[in-house]
Amino acid sequence: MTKFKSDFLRVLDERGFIHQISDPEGLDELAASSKICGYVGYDATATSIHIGNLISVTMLYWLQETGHTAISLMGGGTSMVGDPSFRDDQRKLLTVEQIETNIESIKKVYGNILNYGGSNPAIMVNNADWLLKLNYIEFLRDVGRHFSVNRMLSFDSVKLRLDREQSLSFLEFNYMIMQGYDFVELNRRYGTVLQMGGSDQWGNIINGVDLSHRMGGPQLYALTTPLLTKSSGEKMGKSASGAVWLNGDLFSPYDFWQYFRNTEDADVVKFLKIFTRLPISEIEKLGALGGNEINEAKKVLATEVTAIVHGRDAAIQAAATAAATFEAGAIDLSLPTAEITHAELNAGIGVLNALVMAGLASSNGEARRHVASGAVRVNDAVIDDDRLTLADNALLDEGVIKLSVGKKRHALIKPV
Ligand SMILES: Nc1ncnc2c1ncn2[C@@H]1O[C@H](COP(=O)(O)OP(=O)(O)OP(=O)(O)O)[C@@H](O)[C@H]1O
Ligand SMILES: N[C@@H](Cc1ccc(O)cc1)C(=O)O
Repeated sequence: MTKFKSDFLRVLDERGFIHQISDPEGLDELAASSKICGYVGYDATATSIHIGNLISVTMLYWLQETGHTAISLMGGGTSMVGDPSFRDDQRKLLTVEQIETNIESIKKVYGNILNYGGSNPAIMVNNADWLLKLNYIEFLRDVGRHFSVNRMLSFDSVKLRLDREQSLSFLEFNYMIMQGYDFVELNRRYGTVLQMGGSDQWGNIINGVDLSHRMGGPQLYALTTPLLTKSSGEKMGKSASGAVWLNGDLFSPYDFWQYFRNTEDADVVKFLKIFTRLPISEIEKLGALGGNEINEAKKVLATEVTAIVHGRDAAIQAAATAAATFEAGAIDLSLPTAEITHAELNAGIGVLNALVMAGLASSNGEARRHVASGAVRVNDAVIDDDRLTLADNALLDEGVIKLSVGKKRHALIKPV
């Protein structure tokens, strides 16, 4: 039984999204009695968001689904500064062009998860629209005077850097003022009263809540989600070969499906609640599956999340590819494929190089370690010689060479 009256907080609570809320009763009352507007901001630090960020996009989904207004904010302005929260070094400064390119690319995925049309449309904004126009002296006098440096220095998000006596530039120190100002500005423009984010965003969000008070504005609310880790302790969102991106050109729908299919047993229910939209009663049934049957729950998890991010067709295709690969042992031509020229293959290509090209290792060193550990197979045969050269005599009838690392990671090399 949850303690909340509003559908929105009840859903978030029963699905395990809530870490901290600034005034739970106040927010619950408001969301139970009126339509509220909430936002989450995303900086343009890469060309895609990853599954760590998907958690907060999913909170926006539930906000919209329970009848409220959801805003996704692209940090075109804040990305010019770089969030120092809980980082022990300064972020690389991005150029305006990089930020614009990243935002164009990042934006694509939100439309698959939130509905920007219909009768209760989600809204997409870019804080470059107001932050880049600010006049320095005017901003310092209107907004800067409400910030206490003493208090800013007390936030955990920057304390780490200060305690270690590592430099925190004045540029970075301004970040929490920018994010605080965004919240107040979104309140003015859209009546936004709620900002959500990962628990590392608490300080930045609370700055906005305080700023609104000090400027005589309305009561605003902060809600953060736990930073999800896998039961192994690894931060959710990273995989052995890097981040698990949501854009299909960086991380294929098949790899995405596989990532969730490989969920550790202890995480299955938690991830079903956070990442899928299945009713809790169904999730409980899946969670009760024991022994080998837990694998069925993992497949449901993988297919449901892939369907949300990449569409149902891509999810079904990924599940079918996996079934053909693991369950029937046949070659499935929709496995991730690296193309090379016939001339390159005729000349012979080293197996380490082939593993890197196929995305099964991030470097020759890593590929060599996979071979040494006996994990690498070429056309399903284990190989132990890392100097092996593959040429056209390795081609299967299907016109491809199949490479595998361990039982679950496969790719094809195809001459074109
Ligand atoms: N595992 C996670 N669980 C919950 N929220 C997350 C997770 N990873 C990232 N987020 C949220 O997404 C926000 C933006 O992600 P950001 O790109 O800064 O994360 P990151 O992957 O930790 O990147 P970096 O390593 O550059 O700090 C984070 O501030 C956090 O609120
Ligand atoms: N600081 C957030 C992004 C963000 C940017 C602007 C905001 O108004 C809100 C959030 C992050 O790093 O993830």
